[in-house]
Amino acid sequence: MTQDKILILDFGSQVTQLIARRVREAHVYSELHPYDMPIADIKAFAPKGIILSGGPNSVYDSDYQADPAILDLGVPILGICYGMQWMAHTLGGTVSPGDQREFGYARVETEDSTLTQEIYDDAPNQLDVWMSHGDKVTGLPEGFRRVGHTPSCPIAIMEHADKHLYGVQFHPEVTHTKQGSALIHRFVLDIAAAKPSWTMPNYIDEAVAKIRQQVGSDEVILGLSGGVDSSVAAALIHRAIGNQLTCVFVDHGLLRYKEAEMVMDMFARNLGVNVIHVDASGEFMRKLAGVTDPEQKRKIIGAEFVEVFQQEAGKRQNARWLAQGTIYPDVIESAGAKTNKAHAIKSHHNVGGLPETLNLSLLEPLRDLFKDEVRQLGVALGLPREMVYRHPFPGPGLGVRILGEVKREYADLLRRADHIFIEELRNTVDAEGVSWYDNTSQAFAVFLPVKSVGVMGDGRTYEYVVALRAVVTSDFMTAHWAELPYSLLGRVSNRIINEVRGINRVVYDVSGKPPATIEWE
Ligand SMILES: Nc1ncnc2c1ncn2[C@@H]1O[C@H](COP(=O)(O)OP(=O)(O)OP(=O)(O)O)[C@@H](O)[C@H]1O
Ligand SMILES: O=c1[nH]c(=O)c2[nH+]cn([C@@H]3O[C@H](COP(=O)(O)O)[C@@H](O)[C@H]3O)c2[nH]1
Ligand SMILES: NC(=O)CC[C@H](N)C(=O)O
Ligand SMILES: [Mg+2]
Repeated sequence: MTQDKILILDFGSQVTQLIARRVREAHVYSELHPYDMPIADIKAFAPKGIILSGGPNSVYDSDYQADPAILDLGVPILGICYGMQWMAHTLGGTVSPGDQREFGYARVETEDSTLTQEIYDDAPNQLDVWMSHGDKVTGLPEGFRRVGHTPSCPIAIMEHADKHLYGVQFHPEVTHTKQGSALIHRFVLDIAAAKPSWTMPNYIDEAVAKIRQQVGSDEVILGLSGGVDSSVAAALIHRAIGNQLTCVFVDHGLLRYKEAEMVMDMFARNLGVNVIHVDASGEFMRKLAGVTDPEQKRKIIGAEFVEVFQQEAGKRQNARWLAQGTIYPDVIESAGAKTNKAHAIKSHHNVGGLPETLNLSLLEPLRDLFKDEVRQLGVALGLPREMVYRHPFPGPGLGVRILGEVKREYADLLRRADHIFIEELRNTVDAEGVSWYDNTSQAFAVFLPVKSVGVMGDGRTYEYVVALRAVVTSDFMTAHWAELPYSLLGRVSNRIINEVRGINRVVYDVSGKPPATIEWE
């Protein structure tokens, strides 16, 4: 790649990904690597600037040390929190444990500084920042100046303008730091002088060329779900290699209302992409019969997906590649998952874990992109906005939204209830053209296999319950339940009970994540 790049060295902060996003928002390409990336690799990467992340440790008793040689590369460096402390400590300054932790909002008074020039909002020499630290820099390394402080943090910003080394104790990458984005852009564009050439049209040209070169005249198979990631991957690969791409769309009987028609319409008929529609619902339903345990259900669905893929790939001799819609957060999270022993809450389905006998190499053209970039790419490739801005839909589909045993009858009821909910959310468009569908990150209905008593048309009913779930979240790791208007909930409830025979009660889920999760299984 010929563009200017920013390297982010990760010391283990919870918010390192946000640094990469802020840099990319300045249209500069950035990558995140572990703090101990070898210096030879750093030189080969040839960054225009380096940003050191925060981290949970204390520099004076931690193994989390980067190679000090990075400080002599002549490349501008911005250290954030632990990153600043590491720089100070390594260059002979002093870092001490504070008597109290500082967490949350703080106002930084700044002095004349190269870093903070031109980033103020209204009041000059004042920044509204978010802090999260216990240690602080109490003695500057040689050649550095203090250019910012708060009442409890004597050195909140330090700089060595000649060497282009900068440190901030606060977190400019989080949105709570009001001038944070501007500060990161100042560092990236002015100080590191990176050219802002990371744009979608440029990206498409490069990605297309790369795919053509990688694949040659081989055939590529891609699992198409109708979701955002696999759809955008399909459109991009199709742009690169046309008919050498074959998509496999698996109908497991647990898809949303008219999903299969929608996917075939869009990809096969409108975009001219080869799509094989495999109706495997019979097989999936048979395997799921009698199974009530959520983890077991997930495993059965995952294994069955692999089975279908294997059958389809086996039918084509020239198929040497399996394409996936893996995106950058997936890459970062699976790298993290290797090192931390977090509890497995749910086994997430994906097409990964395919058997070696399949003999396909992986093609993952979206693995450098964040979800919002994937969406921009989708629009730039000509996919309709309403498809690209859809809520995510899990691979196991309605299988994890029907509690306990999965039955066709339940899936049919749930599909219709879910469709009514989504339709009503989309119908609430305000003056700016924004609906409650846009204002929620994920919304769906859940089927509860319990019956309750109702009365309709003077008669007794004894039917199933549907729960509505709608959440607001930016990363799906934590989420708030959406405060949907009562009138909207009322309309949805009325329509479901009137239109879906077999359901006589609708409830709304008001649990956050944590302690609940977004899906019910
Ligand atoms: N019904 C399906 N048929 C074929 N492949 C599928 C199906 N469901 C899921 N997959 C595969 O599993 C992958 C992971 O699914 P995941 O839901 O994470 O991504 P997505 O569906 O592409 O996007 P989104 O996150 O917007 O739903 C998909 O990219 C796709 O390759
Ligand atoms: O592709 C997927 N395969 C899965 O097996 C799976 N399980 C959960 N999800 C999605 O992940 C996000 C977080 O969900 P939870 O809070 O329920 O864990 C939500 O967006 C869920 O829809 C999945 N996506
Ligand atoms: N957020 C951080 O980088 C914290 C750095 C260090 N662990 C401290 O408490 O000061
Ligand atoms: Mg999906």
